[in-house]
Amino acid sequence: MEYLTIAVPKGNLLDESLKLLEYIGFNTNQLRDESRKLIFTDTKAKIKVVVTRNFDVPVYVEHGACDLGIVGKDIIDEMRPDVMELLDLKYGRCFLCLAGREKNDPKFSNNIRVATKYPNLTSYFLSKEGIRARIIKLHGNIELAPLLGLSTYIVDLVATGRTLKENNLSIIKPFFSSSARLIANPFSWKLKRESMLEFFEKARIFVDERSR
Ligand SMILES: Nc1ncnc2c1ncn2[C@@H]1O[C@H](COP(=O)(O)OP(=O)(O)OP(=O)(O)O)[C@@H](O)[C@H]1O
Ligand SMILES: O=P(O)(O)OC[C@H]1O[C@H](OP(=O)(O)OP(=O)(O)O)[C@H](O)[C@@H]1O
Repeated sequence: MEYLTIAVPKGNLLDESLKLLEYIGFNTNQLRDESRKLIFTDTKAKIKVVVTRNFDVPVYVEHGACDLGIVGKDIIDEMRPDVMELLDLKYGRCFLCLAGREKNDPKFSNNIRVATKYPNLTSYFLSKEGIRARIIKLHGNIELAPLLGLSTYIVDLVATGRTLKENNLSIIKPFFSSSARLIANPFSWKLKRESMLEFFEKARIFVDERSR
């Protein structure tokens, strides 16, 4: 059988993704070292693992540089890549929320600015709510923006709520619920049918066993 290449994101989804890969038969020891390597190969499992930035995962999969990827639903809906969404992996659960310092209703404020990593989902949400705002795109630590007066509100991910709380911010409205998804390149799905199905089936059992 041919090799499968899977893009796995650094950060919040990495630990659980390594558990999934281990279950599928990939030896993750090489990934757990302090190595600077970017591609990890298991010749027995016939799997190559590429560790990338979260937002880059769909890019590698859409272009066929990777057959499979693991990425948050938030990123799929923000980027709308041309990939197949195969499976909800049920970890990396969080919500996209409108949050801020003030408890005022943003609908009744003028000239508000909303900082976010998710301009498309934010713009869709704000227009549905009838809120007129300027969106400011940032790449990380979104919670800083209202603290420094860069924006009035933010749209960011919330899991435990700890980051908001420690920065004196509160949720105004949660509007999108996310978890990690297994995605595939549509051509790889057809061309590497046998190994793709085997990977998918093992991943499905991994999810089922953990949700019991
Ligand atoms: N606190 C959290 N708890 C659980 N899942 C989370 C949490 N924060 C984010 N996620 C999920 O994990 C994904 C990766 O988030 P993470 O914060 O690790 O990466 P990032 O910093 O946004 O990515 P990049 O490195 O590309 O900027 C998110 O897209 C989301 O689906
Ligand atoms: O509700 P909590 O449990 O506090 O989690 C929410 C935080 O987690 C994510 O950031 P992360 O810590 O991954 O860093 P980032 O801002 O660099 O993405 C997210 O962007 C929030 O800041």
